[in-house]
Amino acid sequence: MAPRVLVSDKLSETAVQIFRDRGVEVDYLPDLGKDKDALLAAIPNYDGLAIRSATKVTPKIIAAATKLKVIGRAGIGVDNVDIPAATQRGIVVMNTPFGNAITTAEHAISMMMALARQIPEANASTHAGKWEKNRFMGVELFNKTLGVIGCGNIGSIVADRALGLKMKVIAFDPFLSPERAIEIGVEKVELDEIFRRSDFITLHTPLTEKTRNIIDAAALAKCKKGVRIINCARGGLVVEDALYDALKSGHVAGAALDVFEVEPATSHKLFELDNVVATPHLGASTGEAQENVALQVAEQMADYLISGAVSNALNMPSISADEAPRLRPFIAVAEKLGSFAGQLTEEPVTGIVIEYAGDVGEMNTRALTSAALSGVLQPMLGTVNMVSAPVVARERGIKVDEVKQTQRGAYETYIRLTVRTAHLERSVAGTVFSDGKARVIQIKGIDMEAEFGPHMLYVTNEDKPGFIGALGTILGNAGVNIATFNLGRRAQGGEAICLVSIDEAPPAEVLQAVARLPQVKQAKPLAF
Ligand SMILES: NC(=O)C1=CN([C@@H]2O[C@H](COP(=O)(O)OP(=O)(O)OC[C@H]3O[C@@H](n4cnc5c(N)ncnc54)[C@H](O)[C@@H]3O)[C@@H](O)[C@H]2O)C=CC1
Ligand SMILES: O=C(O)CCC(=O)C(=O)O
Repeated sequence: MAPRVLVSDKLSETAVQIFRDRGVEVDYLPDLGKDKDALLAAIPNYDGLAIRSATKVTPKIIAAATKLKVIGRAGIGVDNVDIPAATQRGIVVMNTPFGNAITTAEHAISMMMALARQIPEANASTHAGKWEKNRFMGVELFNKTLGVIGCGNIGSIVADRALGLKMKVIAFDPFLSPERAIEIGVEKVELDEIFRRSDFITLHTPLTEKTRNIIDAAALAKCKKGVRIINCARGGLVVEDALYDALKSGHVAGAALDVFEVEPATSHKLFELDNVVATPHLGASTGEAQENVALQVAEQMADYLISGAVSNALNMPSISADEAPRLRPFIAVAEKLGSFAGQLTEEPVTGIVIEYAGDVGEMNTRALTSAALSGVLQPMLGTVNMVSAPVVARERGIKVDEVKQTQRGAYETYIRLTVRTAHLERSVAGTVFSDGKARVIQIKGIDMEAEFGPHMLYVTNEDKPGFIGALGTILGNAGVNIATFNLGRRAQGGEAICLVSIDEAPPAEVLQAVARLPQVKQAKPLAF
């Protein structure tokens, strides 16, 4: 029986045609995604779901999607899809990186210009028959400083266009290497400098736990009086109440918003203000971008449904059916080791070395390396996947080396991942045990044997008496249950590492209390 796909958001008809040409049955119901109950009732009938941003793929929808094999997002951001829930149900989630990047960057530039010259207000006034020549006094962009927060695909295109307008462009992006910054022509700065120096600030990051509320009241207070803010990335990056207050007080001269904390944003106090330009999430809305993403999503979904080939999946490696069973647990180790190192790294990564010892070196190490890179980049980039990770790493000037060697030491086969930054080098090794589970076997050259847990606490400390008891007491007093507890040390009384698997994410006060213990050098939460 032919696979059946539901297109539940407005998508170019190109997608429908491609599905049909490839032998996939397709129902094009572009308004269905907005009606949660109708979607819930329909979803059990489909093998594939093609969406844009209006359809919210919640755990409830996923639970009802008993046949669903693939969700295809015709666009970049996948924050409208519950990826962990989809993964748990074995549903592949794909996106189409790059296809709408130019269009979205052009929208951000349009919004900046509209803001600088109050074009929407002036247009409305002129249409109303007024001729308010003295009411609308603009600002030039020439020689002004544009602060770009998030300098990936879209941010770097925005920077390029702004440089063409003879603006000075400064960028904050922890993953932007100095070499890439020079190549793009931007000055790489810290976030506070963006706030302090920018005349215009434009956001181009995904919405992650690190970027949520990145522009809040404190950030706005650091900005120059008269700053203008443009957000064509995601609602939730800017705290809307704080922005409203700063616009009212005149500290912020204007804001141009394509995205909102709650969408559709049909009524909002920000809409009361003349100095707010708003569009209804139109960043990707050009014929060109929509053709690109529709074509790509339909090809990718049809490939998967017909032949099992996977590309641009956010939650699954690209591997053939034959090698899958043996490779999958090592893919999981590689990704977890990468994620371990990525979560601990707070400055630009310059190099990654992945060492394959023993049998694992005979496997599809390209897929394993992609998984490891995706693990390192995920904590920062959110939407990076195994397919895009090598390209993203290359674009960011990260040197990637694969080393294969015969087995040495106590384990038959293992993977060691080393991440280098300008100031430090951190390595972590792991393997798969006969139970199929991934284990960490070494951190920074210190041996240990720990399972990965969903929530972990990583502590570096001095090997001195009293530490374990004090740590246990802090966790116990806070009601945080310990699942597993692992220790390793370089030498008696020397550098030590403690890796604790706990049943929930550690509250901030617990982390602070652990960090204050006299033996502790560093305490970080990890999530897998
Ligand atoms: N308005 C619209 O219609 C559209 C909005 N978007 C949004 O734009 C976002 C960016 O898209 P791309 O440029 O393609 O993604 P990208 O992954 O190429 O770039 C995102 C950049 O943000 C950086 N970043 C991550 N965490 C950061 C942090 N804490 N501070 C500063 N920078 C950080 C990353 O290092 C990366 O370079 C998407 O995630 C999506 O949410 C994308 C397309 C259309
Ligand atoms: O599909 C759309 O119109 C929105 C695009 C978007 O936000 C994205 O690609 O992340």
